[in-house]
Amino acid sequence: MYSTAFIDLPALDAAAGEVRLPGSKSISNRVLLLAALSNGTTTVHQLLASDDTRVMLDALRQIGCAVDEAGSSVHITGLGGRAPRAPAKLFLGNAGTAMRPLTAALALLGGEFELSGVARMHQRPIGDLVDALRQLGCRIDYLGNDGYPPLRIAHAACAPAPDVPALVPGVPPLALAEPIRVRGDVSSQFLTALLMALPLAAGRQSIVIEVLGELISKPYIAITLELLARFGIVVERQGWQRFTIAAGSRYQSPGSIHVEADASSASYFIALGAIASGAGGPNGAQGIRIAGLGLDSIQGDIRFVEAARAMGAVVTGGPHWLHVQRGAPGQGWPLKAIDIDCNHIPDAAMTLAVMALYAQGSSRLRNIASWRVKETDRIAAMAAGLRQLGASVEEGADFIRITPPPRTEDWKAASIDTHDDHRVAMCFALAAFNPAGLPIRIQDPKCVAKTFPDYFEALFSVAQLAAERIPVICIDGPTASGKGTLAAALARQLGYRFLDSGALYRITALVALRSGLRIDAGHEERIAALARTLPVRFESDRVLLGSDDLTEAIRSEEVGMNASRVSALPAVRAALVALQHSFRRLPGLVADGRDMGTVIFPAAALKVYLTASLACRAERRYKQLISKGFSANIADLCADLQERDARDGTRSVAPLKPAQDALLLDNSCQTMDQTVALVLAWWQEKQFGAVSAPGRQPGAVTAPG
Ligand SMILES: O=C(O)C1=C[C@@H](OP(=O)(O)O)[C@@H](O)[C@H](O)C1
Ligand SMILES: C=C(OP(=O)(O)O)C(=O)O
Repeated sequence: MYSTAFIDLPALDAAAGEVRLPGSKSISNRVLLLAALSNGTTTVHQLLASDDTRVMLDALRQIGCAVDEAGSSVHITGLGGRAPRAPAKLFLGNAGTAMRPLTAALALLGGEFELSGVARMHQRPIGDLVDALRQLGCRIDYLGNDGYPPLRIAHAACAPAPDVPALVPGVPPLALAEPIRVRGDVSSQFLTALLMALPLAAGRQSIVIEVLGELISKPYIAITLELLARFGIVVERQGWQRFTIAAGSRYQSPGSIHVEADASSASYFIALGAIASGAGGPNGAQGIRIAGLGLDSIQGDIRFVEAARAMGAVVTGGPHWLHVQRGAPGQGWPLKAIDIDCNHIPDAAMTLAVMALYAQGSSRLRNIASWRVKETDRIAAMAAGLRQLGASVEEGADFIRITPPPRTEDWKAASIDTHDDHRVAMCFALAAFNPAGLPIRIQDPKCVAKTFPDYFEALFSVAQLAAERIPVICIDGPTASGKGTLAAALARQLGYRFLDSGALYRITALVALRSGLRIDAGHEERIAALARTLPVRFESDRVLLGSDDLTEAIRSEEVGMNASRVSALPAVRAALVALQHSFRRLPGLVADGRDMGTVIFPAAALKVYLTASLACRAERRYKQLISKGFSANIADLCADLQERDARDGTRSVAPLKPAQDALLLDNSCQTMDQTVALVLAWWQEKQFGAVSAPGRQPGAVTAPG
């Protein structure tokens, strides 16, 4: 997962290959709750691992269910008629599928509970559900604003299960004789919550639920009914207005259950297939293949496929797969504008709003009032982001109309505010396929953790961009200038890959010495052969060669001196070129070394030549060595540095010198934080222009000589 403050997506060209999507959020959280209410153990396969399921699992543990996580399977041992452990304070993040159903289930199970979430959850309505539960006789109090979480459930009005006779003394029995009325026009989750919880009270009598107002998001009720059936609960449905839970209902675990891939998450990849040219993927495959989800899915968002087809996508599918390709020019590409009632696909419809950027004409998405009360006001958030990209947008209480930028030059590079809404982040990433070749910044990318923590990794695994267009920032400079620290900090803050090219020379030197090869011209070819096959990885702060962690071993002064010798051997340098190029992958690379900007990535978008006075560098190196437990002395270090500068600067191949177009940065008088901030500002300016870039620090830069 990208936990950076933002992620910059370079303009992307094409996409092809297969993605395996995480499990459905809606199915996962329903199955977890139903398993918790059942007898015995249910094994849930391919459970979604994300923020929304994490809060549900934690809550179930707190109320006394045994939860055993084993890889992608989870074993839940349900309460099966036992009272839940209480009192308990449950934190449910921003998961509507946890907050609403748990409120109903706990209100009926009995005990004292406090249910809260993130600030936005406390602005998401729950009043209609609480009203319905109060009608039944449940006692629920609002702890903040009326109609919204946080709330307190005081006690149950009925026995926890049909065969447990004890009623809470002094508490009236549930009022089950009359139909239970619940509004259905704000969120379908209120009805889902009642449908999943009321079988607890349907031991001796059937229970009728009546929906007031037009029910929205109906396909989610269909998921609820389907999963209730798998847990042995039969509900008779009359239209979308009246639901009868049969008397004698009892949750029966199916033993094990598989969770389909998430159809809402699939919408981003269906859209990707529809808008990206599908240049050959692995083995020449065309288009995007989505594994784990088929056209027969029980999730309503599978009907996003119909909307994508109407816009021009070519979608085929089987029981557990989908395949999407861009339509032929003039037929499916550019996309066709669409005017569609999206009430049945409220989540996936956000993806249509971004697809509309690639359509000819204006698209209108209607009947989406619920967008206003989800993770953020989604109509406002989508309108703002689309406008930033250059689209014209009209918005109303329950619709959005999008007209794409009229000409390629009307697109704008934008920094999208995601408002802690996973879907805003995920769908705006698709704007990276803009015809203007502009980068897109997605702020706070970790918000995707709500339902799809590795979304960006999945996107990069199929997105394609010619290697020479993948952004590279080169940080070159002499030993102990701080370039390694700077480059690593930049890579961390940008979420870019990191190449410590010096480490490649150090590793080569170490491996050569360990193989008994002296480092001199006589052994050049043999050392080069070794260098060609190094399985090097940089992970977090570690330098790995295969499974060997060489982080510490390569930092000794002795290895450093030998690395300098090895790097003077032309055949070794040539052998390491392809390896260095292989680090250039999405979303970008920060390369640290001595010839990154001059030789390895001569067309890099930003080159920084970092230096500092000899005294500064000697002192930094001294502190670095001492802190790692090596002995050192400043005078010797000064002499070593001078010797190494001379050798690096005068070697015949790729001598250390600034590239013609490098920005020179002397950081003798700067802290590392200042240096990092300055280079980040330069990078922002390169990508998004000077207007939004933080100010330069005067005097820190000199033009390359
Ligand atoms: O029941 C569910 O799993 C869901 C129902 C929908 O909410 P609304 O019914 O509030 O539209 C949907 O937006 C949400 O992501 C999941
Ligand atoms: C509306 C959403 O979530 P929730 O389940 O919290 O309602 C969503 O995932 O788009």
